[in-house]
Amino acid sequence: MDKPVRILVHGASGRMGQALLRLASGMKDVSVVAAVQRSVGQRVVDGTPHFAASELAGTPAFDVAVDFSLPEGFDAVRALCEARGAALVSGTTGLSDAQRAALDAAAGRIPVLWQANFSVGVAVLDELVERAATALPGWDCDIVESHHAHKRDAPSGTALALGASASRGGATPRYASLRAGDIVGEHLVQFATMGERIELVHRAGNRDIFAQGALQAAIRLVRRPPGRYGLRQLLFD
Ligand SMILES: NC(=O)C1=CN([C@@H]2O[C@H](COP(=O)(O)OP(=O)(O)OC[C@H]3O[C@@H](n4cnc5c(N)ncnc54)[C@H](OP(=O)(O)O)[C@@H]3O)[C@@H](O)[C@H]2O)C=CC1
Ligand SMILES: O=C(O)C1=N[C@H](C(=O)O)C[C@H](O)C1
Repeated sequence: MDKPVRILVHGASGRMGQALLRLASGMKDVSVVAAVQRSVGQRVVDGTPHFAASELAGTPAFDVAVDFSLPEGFDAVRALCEARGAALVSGTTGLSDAQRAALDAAAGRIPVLWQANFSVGVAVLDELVERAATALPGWDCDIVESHHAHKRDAPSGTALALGASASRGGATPRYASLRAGDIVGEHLVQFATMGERIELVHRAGNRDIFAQGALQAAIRLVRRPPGRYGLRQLLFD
């Protein structure tokens, strides 16, 4: 059997980070060698070494970083992956144009996967939205996203990605965002004209769907040469 893929989890104390650590602990083909968050309490939790963001340079060797943090933490983990020649899987949303350009540049040196949404269902929804927009010229296109009250960025990364797909199909999407309670993530794409309406909806029931997608993608990404990859390409091609 191949050695387990060595993973650095960045944003380990967060909602996504906790799901990643829990799922990874039950997988034989991955080993979390470092868990990084902004500030660290316990140094070792369930056998996994924890590091503060300021200690990134002192983390052990890893094959791939899986980053679900915040835009202010993103540059450091991207730079670390480039310096170490490690792959980068990131789901952090709200990145600036400069951060997106830096990701493109990094892909010249390391394998990179950034995805606004790691669920398989949203990947399919994305394709449906482009097809619907292409087939429905002149229809109004509205994207409504709902998330938990703690989410900072709006519109969500997923809404913007769905909007880009709608635009490729010729639509001009409008966005609305709701922040309420503990909603994991819901995206509604509505196409409307006089007398009729189509609604395409995805509802996330838990965060494991994102964490599972990110971990499976990470296992596959480490075998690839430097470049920019997509979730569907890694999971299904
Ligand atoms: N692509 C996808 O499928 C998904 C993407 N997301 C995105 O993932 C990101 C994280 O979401 P969520 O887990 O809910 O967020 P949380 O706020 O729960 O967690 C954020 C994590 O990032 C850490 N962090 C914050 N600032 C820094 C920094 N400067 N350096 C290093 N680490 C830092 C926090 O550490 P500390 O606790 O010490 O502050 C914490 O561990 C968001 O951008 C969200 O939109 C979320 C779900 C799915
Ligand atoms: O912050 C979240 O929670 C989520 N963020 C992602 C986004 O911005 O689209 C993905 C998912 O909807 C959950």
